[in-house]
Amino acid sequence: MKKFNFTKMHALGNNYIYIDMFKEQIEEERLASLAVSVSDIHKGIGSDGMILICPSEVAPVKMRIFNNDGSEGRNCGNGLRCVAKYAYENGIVESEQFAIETLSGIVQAYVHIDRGIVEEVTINMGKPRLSREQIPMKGESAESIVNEKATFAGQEYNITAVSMGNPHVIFYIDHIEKAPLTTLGPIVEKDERFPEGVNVEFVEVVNEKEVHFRVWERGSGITQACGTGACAAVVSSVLNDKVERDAPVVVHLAGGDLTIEWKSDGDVFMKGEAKTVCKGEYYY
Ligand SMILES: N[C@H](CCC[C@H](N)C(=O)O)C(=O)O
Repeated sequence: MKKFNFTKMHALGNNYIYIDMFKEQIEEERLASLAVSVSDIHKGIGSDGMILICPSEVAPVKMRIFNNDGSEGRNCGNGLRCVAKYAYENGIVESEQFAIETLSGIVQAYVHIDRGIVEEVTINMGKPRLSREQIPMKGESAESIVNEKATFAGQEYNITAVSMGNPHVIFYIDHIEKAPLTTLGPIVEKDERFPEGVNVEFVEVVNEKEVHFRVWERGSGITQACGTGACAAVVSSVLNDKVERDAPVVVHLAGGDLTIEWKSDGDVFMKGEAKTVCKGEYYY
């Protein structure tokens, strides 16, 4: 019987099982199935997925994220804030500002400390990727997908697609409580126009500094929050002239609020909480 130590953490309710790979060793071929089993609420620990906190050759720490279906994501905003908290509180880093490597590039983290505990983290998520090829999304035109007509399940919608290193498609609706998460979410997630799948977001614009947001995540389904999705939603809303650029926008997610700002230099900043739930041993 093998075992590893884990830390369960969440950010606005988007919770993952974190494994410190500076201390643990797990075979690469076991990772996808482990992500499924640790996430199982009945036979495992219960989470939206699994995140590895790894050594890196290009940064003090590297994040790898696995959804609860075992698929590996290329970025995770809520995960980054929790990795930053863990790295600072466990002595992997000593500075309050440091780089984190992800599969989609290197980001900068800034931990906000209160009596030795990291309560909030700001991440410079870098620049959104907007070309069709970068999303990726199949289609004729090469340029960005902004307010483009697209039909899903026989109904026509206007969509905007944004990558934050992982793919997102945004639908605007009038009442967030009516977001068709379980009906439209899984259909769009697996639509063949998105060769790598896609995270599906629904946004209700309150005003130029505030939006409501719900998400059906690629590989995990409905979650309480999606950090990269919130960034994509603000970028999309700027591109659609619904919110201000170079100004903090409050995104109200099911699990709480994130403050997102798409600066004129191109970088997207995300600020929000990161929390430790518990620690334990997992046997497999
Ligand atoms: N489901 C996402 C990964 C998790 C992203 C989300 N939890 C976040 O906070 O950004 C994907 O497959 O691209």
